[in-house]
Amino acid sequence: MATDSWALAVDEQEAAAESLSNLHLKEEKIKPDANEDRAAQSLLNKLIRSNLVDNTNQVEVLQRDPNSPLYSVKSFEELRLKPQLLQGVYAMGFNRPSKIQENALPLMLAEPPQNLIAQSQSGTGKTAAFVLAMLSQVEPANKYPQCLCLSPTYELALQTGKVIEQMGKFYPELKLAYAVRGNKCEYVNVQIVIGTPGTVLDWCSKLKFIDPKKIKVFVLDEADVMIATQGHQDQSIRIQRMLPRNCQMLLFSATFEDSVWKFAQKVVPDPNIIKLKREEETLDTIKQYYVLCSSRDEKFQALCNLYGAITIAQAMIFCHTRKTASWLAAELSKEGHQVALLSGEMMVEQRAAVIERFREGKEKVLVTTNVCARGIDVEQVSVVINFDLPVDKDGNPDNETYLHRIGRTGRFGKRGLAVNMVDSKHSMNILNRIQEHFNKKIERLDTDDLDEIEKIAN
Ligand SMILES: Nc1ncnc2c1ncn2[C@@H]1O[C@H](COP(=O)(O)OP(=O)(O)OP(=O)(O)O)[C@@H](O)[C@H]1O
Repeated sequence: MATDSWALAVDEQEAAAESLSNLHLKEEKIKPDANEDRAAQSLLNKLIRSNLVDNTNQVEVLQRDPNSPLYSVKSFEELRLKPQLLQGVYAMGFNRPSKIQENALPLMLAEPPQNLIAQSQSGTGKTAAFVLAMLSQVEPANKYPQCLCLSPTYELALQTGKVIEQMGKFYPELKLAYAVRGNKCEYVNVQIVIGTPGTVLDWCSKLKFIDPKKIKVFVLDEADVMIATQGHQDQSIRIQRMLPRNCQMLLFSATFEDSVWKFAQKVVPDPNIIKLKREEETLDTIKQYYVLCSSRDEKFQALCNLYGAITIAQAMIFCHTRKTASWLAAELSKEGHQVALLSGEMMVEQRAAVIERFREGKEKVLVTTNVCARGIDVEQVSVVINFDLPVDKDGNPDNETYLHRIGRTGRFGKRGLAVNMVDSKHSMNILNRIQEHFNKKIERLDTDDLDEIEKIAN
């Protein structure tokens, strides 16, 4: 499953961060006149701005198609969210819940609180689902940590923190702290802590910033990689053991390998389960292709041929090693292309800055490694290129990483394109095994045929 480089990247890279001050969530008044029409309009504006849909109907159509992961029968009102949260949801431009939100929220908000292990496709709103669960349980008047959320990487912790910040902005007293290495926690009067497992463990045990006995909700985002990566698993379990028996446990991911699933069911008491069938794991909105080459240089040439088409919006290019990523970014720059590079050896604050620039569209192409394969949500990404196919440390296909990588595009109903570079019999074999695993045909693309590329990109 996870490759070595991933395992290294996720934890060691917490190091040397500059202090992030605890975040005071902005005080804003609830506007009583907010209504569903405004919510619908704000969603529409957001989607049109970011080219997520071509017209007013597309997302609505998806949200009413029972086969779509965005389908819902209920409205957010029917999910009985607190008024402040309803305001937060609408302020974010959401008007209807997705399938995972509609199914998971009633379980998570039940009394007494229930545990949940949940799987849903990439980009279908899992983050919003568990953030709403945390915000529903938190008591802002109590000035101590009550919810704990673990993320596998620094970037993801920051991104999830931003969602908590936006969705919780109608709770004036709510504060959030980031437990990421280098961040000196000066306040213990925050209600929610989000961080990476090593630092959260330190805050709970050595530093005692968090009293684990007072935690009501414990979330593991990207739960499968947390369980499958030894260091993370040890730390997460040590944290879990300090929590009270009645603490609610919520595990979320787009992928769960069988062994990981079994392990999760063993460590989570009486869990509710939301699981996808294998054939439901891939999103039909992401079209998958492969390009046949005979060497790394040919792959580079094919990439250059594709460049015009892929930069219509934004693209992420995945390499197996940091070395290849640096080489590729340098070669693309020599060709006059403006690209960003993000890999595990960079300091965490540099990584955060690179992601932020990419999110703002300052660079259209991000060359990276598996460090960015999971969770990162940049709406404009319309193309993912696997310059190297994802393999585990034994050289076998890493199906989970494949799914997470291509899931950086096609988010929340948007169409996406994934292109896989194949340069040997071995990599063709890997690609075939990935096709078989997901029972999904990956079509061949001829990068010399500019007409075809343009047709696909459009
Ligand atoms: N109900 C909703 N209505 C509209 N947009 C939504 C809704 N829920 C989530 N989104 C948006 O969809 C995008 C993807 O959501 P999110 O990042 O939560 O997906 P995810 O399932 O956690 O993805 P991943 O598996 O990659 O971590 C985000 O930009 C989010 O703001």
